[in-house]
Amino acid sequence: MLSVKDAETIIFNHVQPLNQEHDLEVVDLLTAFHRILATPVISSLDFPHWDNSAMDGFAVRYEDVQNSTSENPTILEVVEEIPAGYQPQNTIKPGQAARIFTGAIIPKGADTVVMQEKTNLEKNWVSIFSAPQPQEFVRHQGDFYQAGKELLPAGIPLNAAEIAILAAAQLAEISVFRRLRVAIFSSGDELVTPEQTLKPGQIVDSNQYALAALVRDLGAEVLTLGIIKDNPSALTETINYAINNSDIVISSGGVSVGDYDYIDNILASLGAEIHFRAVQMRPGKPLTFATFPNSLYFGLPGNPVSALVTFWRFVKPTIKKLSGINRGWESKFIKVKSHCELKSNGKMETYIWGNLKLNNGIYEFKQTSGNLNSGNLINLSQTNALAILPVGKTLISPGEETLVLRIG
Ligand SMILES: Nc1nc2c(c(=O)[nH]1)N[C@H]1C(S)=C(S)[C@@H](COP(=O)(O)OP(=O)(O)OC[C@H]3O[C@@H](n4cnc5c(N)ncnc54)[C@H](O)[C@@H]3O)O[C@H]1N2
Ligand code: MOO
Ligand SMILES: [Mg+2]
Repeated sequence: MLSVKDAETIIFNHVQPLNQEHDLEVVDLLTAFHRILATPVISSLDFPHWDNSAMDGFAVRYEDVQNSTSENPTILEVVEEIPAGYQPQNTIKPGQAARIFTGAIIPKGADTVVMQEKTNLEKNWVSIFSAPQPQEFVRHQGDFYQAGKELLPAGIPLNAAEIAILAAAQLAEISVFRRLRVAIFSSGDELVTPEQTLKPGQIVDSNQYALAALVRDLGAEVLTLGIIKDNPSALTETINYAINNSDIVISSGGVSVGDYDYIDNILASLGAEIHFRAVQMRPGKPLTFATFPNSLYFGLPGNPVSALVTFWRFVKPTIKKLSGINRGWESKFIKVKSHCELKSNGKMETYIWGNLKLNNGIYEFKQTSGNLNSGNLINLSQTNALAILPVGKTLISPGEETLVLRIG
């Protein structure tokens, strides 16, 4: 059976990220949060824009004050006051200083700032009680960034820091990648909506809501197509619509070997390239991945935990890569200590849901309580990680290290 690693490689090789020319949208600074920058940003401004003071104090000539001590202070004439936001009017000559405030432009002639705690001002004469370092408390023009260089690269998510940088560079209109469109539907005659009365044998379609939440959390637009009966023509119609109206289609259910598991045959009849139909993992073995010319198709297994585990393991990084993020879209696994015994039959790569908890500053993984069954949605609540036992590993003992994938 196909290993998880090989399945992942096949999927990621088929992900063609959004295009820098065709998939753009312009947004403003207040709507840019969590969008993906589509083109590199270059500013025509230096940062800082001019030499400015890092302290409230006095702008001086270093030469004048280099020998100052509390016993033998240097006394300078204050010829100007420069609040932040004002242009200095004078050049500081030997024996002179300017009163200056944090962020204000350093006047010509001055090269150093003495913080006001080291001074005493009387009328327009300031006494300097200690020698500063040359150029102390001066933030020089271009120290942080020089105009014309790349300020932000394409393909990064815009978080608070990047939005602040764009604002500071006066870039109020930002080219970001359009949001991905992800179609989701559930398949099964037994499924009803949360509003419908349950008849014997029926079960509520919970997958659609969980998957919609996860997709939305990744910044994509969700197109929910509802519950589709185990009926080949209804499924064909829905899948045909979905592949023509979205970048990614996610279905759950109907991908195993049962008589009513139609998804794979329908994908084939619609001309999909089916890359695999099963992966050596538990939960999540009956996972179908297929491609159409303009969309990717994930046929997730119907069991609620299987649907979510396969989403976290494969669909989440796919959405990130496709949406234009060019670094760090891959799943990140971390090594932590296991707090308890973790067991597997050793035949499948096994995903165990539970919690990462801090114990004296060190993360430990604890398996959730209750039955680890892929149909048991209940004990997934408030879990935040999946421990992974590779094929061949049947036991991880308490205190032993395990790899985990964060899910929350
Ligand atoms: N003979 C075999 N039978 C099964 C195998 C196998 O290898 N050989 N694999 C099992 C595994 S593992 C899984 S996982 C399931 C996957 O089945 P399907 O993807 O075909 O899903 P369904 O048969 O439609 O449903 C399975 C299960 O999940 C419930 N379900 C389905 N959709 C939803 C939904 N939207 N929300 C909540 N629950 C849902 C459904 O009622 C079933 O209980 O196949 C095993 N069988
Ligand atoms: O693998 Mo199924 O996905 O365990 O229940
Ligand atoms: Mg089935």
